[in-house]
Amino acid sequence: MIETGSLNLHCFNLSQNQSSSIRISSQKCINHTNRIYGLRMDARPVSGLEKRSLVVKSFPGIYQPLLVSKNPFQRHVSSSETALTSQMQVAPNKFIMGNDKVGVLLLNLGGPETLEDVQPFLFNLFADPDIIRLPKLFGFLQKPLAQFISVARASKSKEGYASIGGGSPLRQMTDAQAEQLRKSLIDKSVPAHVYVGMRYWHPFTEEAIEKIKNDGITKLVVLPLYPQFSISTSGSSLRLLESIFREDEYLVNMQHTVIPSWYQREGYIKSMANLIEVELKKFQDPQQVMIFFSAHGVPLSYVEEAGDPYKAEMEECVDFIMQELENRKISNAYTLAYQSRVGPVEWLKPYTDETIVELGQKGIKSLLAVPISFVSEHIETLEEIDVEYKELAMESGITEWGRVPALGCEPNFISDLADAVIESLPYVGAMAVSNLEASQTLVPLGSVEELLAAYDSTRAELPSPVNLWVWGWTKSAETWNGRVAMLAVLALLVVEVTTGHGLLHHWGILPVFHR
Ligand SMILES: C=CC1=C(C)c2cc3[nH]c(cc4nc(cc5[nH]c(cc1n2)c(C)c5CCC(=O)O)C(CCC(=O)O)=C4C)c(C)c3C=C
Ligand SMILES: [Fe+2]
Repeated sequence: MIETGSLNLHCFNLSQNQSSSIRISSQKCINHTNRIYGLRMDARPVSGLEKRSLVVKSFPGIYQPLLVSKNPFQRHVSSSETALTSQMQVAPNKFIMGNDKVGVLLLNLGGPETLEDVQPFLFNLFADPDIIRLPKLFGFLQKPLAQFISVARASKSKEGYASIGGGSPLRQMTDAQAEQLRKSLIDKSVPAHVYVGMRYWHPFTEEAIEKIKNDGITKLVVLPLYPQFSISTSGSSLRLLESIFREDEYLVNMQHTVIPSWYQREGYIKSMANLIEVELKKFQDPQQVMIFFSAHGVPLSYVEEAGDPYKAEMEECVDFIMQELENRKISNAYTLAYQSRVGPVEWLKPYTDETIVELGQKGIKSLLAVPISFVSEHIETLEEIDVEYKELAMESGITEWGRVPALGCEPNFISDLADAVIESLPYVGAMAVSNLEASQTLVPLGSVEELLAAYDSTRAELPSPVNLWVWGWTKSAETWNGRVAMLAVLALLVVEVTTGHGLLHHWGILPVFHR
């Protein structure tokens, strides 16, 4: 059941010394136990803040950290929130008791470290139902399909990884971020253990969880390293985490909180603006450079059918960064496009490659590419942007090309992540009471499933984002080949399941049943 309502609020924008009215509309989400589990509020300006929207998310427990996150657009907070915020600023570790052991779990994608890792890494990725979502009835096909697609794609992916030195830099970079975050937390008087849990490669989330248990962590802050939330990234990692928590007595009793997205934090926005400012200065005529935000895409159906907030968060993030640059008197032209699509389905548009060509045709001469959906260098910055898109830009008439580096361990950024962790501490375990009331919820402390349900309630069936067959010459041929391949895999499976013999049993994908 969803209840909606709206109210007008008077707001003060500190960065522009300007006040204005905003209309807040809210959606109260009540689950089958009649327990309020989420209050989603979208605030739109009534006057004053042109082109601006302020999204305020207010959910009990896991969502509450966002209430106190620093927005470029400050808002008046209720007296209880004000009290909480100021308490935290004065004495952040007031929320850590004597025998508490604080842990921070950084969630990330993971990447192959060697060329041998590429196919099994791809298998893990495609075996994820949040990447390829099969109809429930065909769930048993997930692993055989993942095997099939990963083998088919491995050689192309290997070429990419070979060209960036034989593997992904993600593990190294994420480990370095974890270490810097640990140090920054110590500097802010919050000693904490920081763990890295990857979704598709080592160190797997399960490995991080084992360490968390061995270290006896009592309070855990879960921080996905994706600034914007997508069902396919943070959502997938959180869903996995929830399934691990559900089955483990230690974890069920460990207080925790999740920061689902943090693209709106002032520290992150300012760090991105700093990087852009530095790179712009390297151009001959900085004012003439078009700032080209390039985000990793998702299939359109994620946004339109499953309600993924990714696109909205991305657009708002770009707006915040541009606003920050305008405050610094930098008013370059800018655009946002989406890269890295795979397979025959439609992804978020405009596509980065097509946009580059169009900009060239329009006579744009200088482009500064800004990777925006990820905070580490990875194959899609080092190969796709630096090599493929640069080449395309040059062929399209663009003469000057630059690229903003990923944030990595940039000190202001790391310091802001540490602040995000500290600001979330008062909410660690905040769901305890309400969750105990709703004993049927899957995770007693925190409520990841409910977070996902708020975006992706029906877990809508989505078309596969990838080719199921690799012999296509045209898009429609690929689609048909895909369908034929699907049927072939099905037939293979039927034979295997009925006879108990075949390749999938041989690979260990299907269990051998002894009669
Ligand atoms: C916010 C970032 C990302 C989103 C959203 C995302 C969605 C998404 N990705 C695929 C398929 C592939 N992704 C691959 C690599 C990869 N993806 C991201 C980030 C997002 N993905 C990163 C950072 C990386 C690189 C990791 C590294 O090793 O450096 C790959 C493998 C590489 C390749 O073969 O091209 C695939 C495949 C889908 C289908 C999807 C949304 C449904
Ligand atoms: Fe991806």
